[in-house]
Amino acid sequence: MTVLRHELRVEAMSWGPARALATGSARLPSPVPVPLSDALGCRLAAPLVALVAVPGADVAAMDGYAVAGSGPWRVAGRVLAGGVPYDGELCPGEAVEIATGAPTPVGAESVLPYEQAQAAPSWVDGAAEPGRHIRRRGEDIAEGAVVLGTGTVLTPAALGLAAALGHDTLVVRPKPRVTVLVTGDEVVHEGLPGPGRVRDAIGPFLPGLVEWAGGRVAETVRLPDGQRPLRARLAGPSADVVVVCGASSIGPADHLRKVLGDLGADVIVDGVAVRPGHPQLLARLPGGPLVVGLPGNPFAALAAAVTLLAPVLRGLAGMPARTETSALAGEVRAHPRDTRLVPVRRSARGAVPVGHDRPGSLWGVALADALAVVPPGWAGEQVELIELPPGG
Ligand SMILES: Nc1nc2c(c(=O)[nH]1)N[C@H]1C(S)=C(S)[C@@H](COP(=O)(O)OP(=O)(O)OC[C@H]3O[C@@H](n4cnc5c(N)ncnc54)[C@H](O)[C@@H]3O)O[C@H]1N2
Ligand code: MOO
Repeated sequence: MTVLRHELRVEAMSWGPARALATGSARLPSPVPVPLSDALGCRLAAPLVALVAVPGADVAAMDGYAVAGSGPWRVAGRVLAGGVPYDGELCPGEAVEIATGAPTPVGAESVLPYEQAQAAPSWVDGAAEPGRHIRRRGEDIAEGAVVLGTGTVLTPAALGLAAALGHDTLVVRPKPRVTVLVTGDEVVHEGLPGPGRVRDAIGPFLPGLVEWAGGRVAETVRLPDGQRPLRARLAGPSADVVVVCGASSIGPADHLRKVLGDLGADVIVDGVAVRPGHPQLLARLPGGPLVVGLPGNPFAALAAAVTLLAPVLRGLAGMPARTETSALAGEVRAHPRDTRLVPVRRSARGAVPVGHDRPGSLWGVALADALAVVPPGWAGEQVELIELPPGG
């Protein structure tokens, strides 16, 4: 009889140290200039400085008449936003019809809105208030002002602000790019899974989770089981991080460790003492990209993504870790050796376990808004909460 020898599993690393190693393995990429259209969600790598003043000139804040001195005023011309500015100085007793945003003529003391004006064809009168309805150059933002500091996350509003201040590109920490490899001959990607088949439930959740952790999925590739396709993919040109879904355990179709060994990868974490999700892995390929191996069971994959992938991406994106603690309001049994990640919903009385938390099912995490981190031997103390990525 042939006795089959199975690879000996190394002792899984504790959850906290594994996450610390994941964070530490991230090498902050050099800042790069990117067009505004690609900068949403990135972090500024240099302060955002006003290249121009806002407003850029003294401009009308209302549609009406720019006036000098007291009324009635002779209407000497008309200025529209984007049109030709008034040529010359406004003398006392003169007015220029003006549109909101148009530069006020030299000598203008206020703008009389249409609503307060009694106008004849070439004369206008009304109760103008000195200084009113003119926005002075630099009144909102002075040229050269630092408006956002290094590290600010670029929101839609920040991009609009940058554009208003004259920027076409911004120097940012680029979002780490992620390639997702979904392995498994039994995995199908649309429709109803037939006998012996299972729908890919990991590929669909990774883009949102990666975005939440500061990265961007550049491509998702489906790979058949087998060492060769996996090796070819990992040996080729690569994103900053490659996520391999499935193939992380020690079964006959679980080739990740062997392939990483063949490629001379440096294995940083091999197995984490966490339930679910213990067969997970972090390695660095010789060229520098990191590989994160996620288990095939979908909730285990999500737990592993939160454990190793998220800290790696946050580290690469220069994003600080978020921490939150809470009481647990509900029945939870600690594992004797492993950290448990328990789907919960936060409430006024603490985090309430939602159940449905088997490794093969995402039902519990889909009901939850956070994962409670229950350490081995836990005896009812406050626990760390990891907020799950929100929708939208
Ligand atoms: N002898 C041992 N066997 C297993 C161990 C172990 O320690 N010793 N660990 C178990 C645990 S825990 C997990 S989790 C799985 C991890 O296995 P793999 O990462 O190698 O993944 P597969 O074997 O390919 O698949 C496991 C399971 O998940 C389904 N699957 C795979 N990919 C997907 C996907 N994209 N979407 C949905 N479901 C997927 C697959 O059909 C299997 O049912 O290993 C255990 N075994
Ligand atoms: O990672 Mo497995 O059960 O812990 O699904």
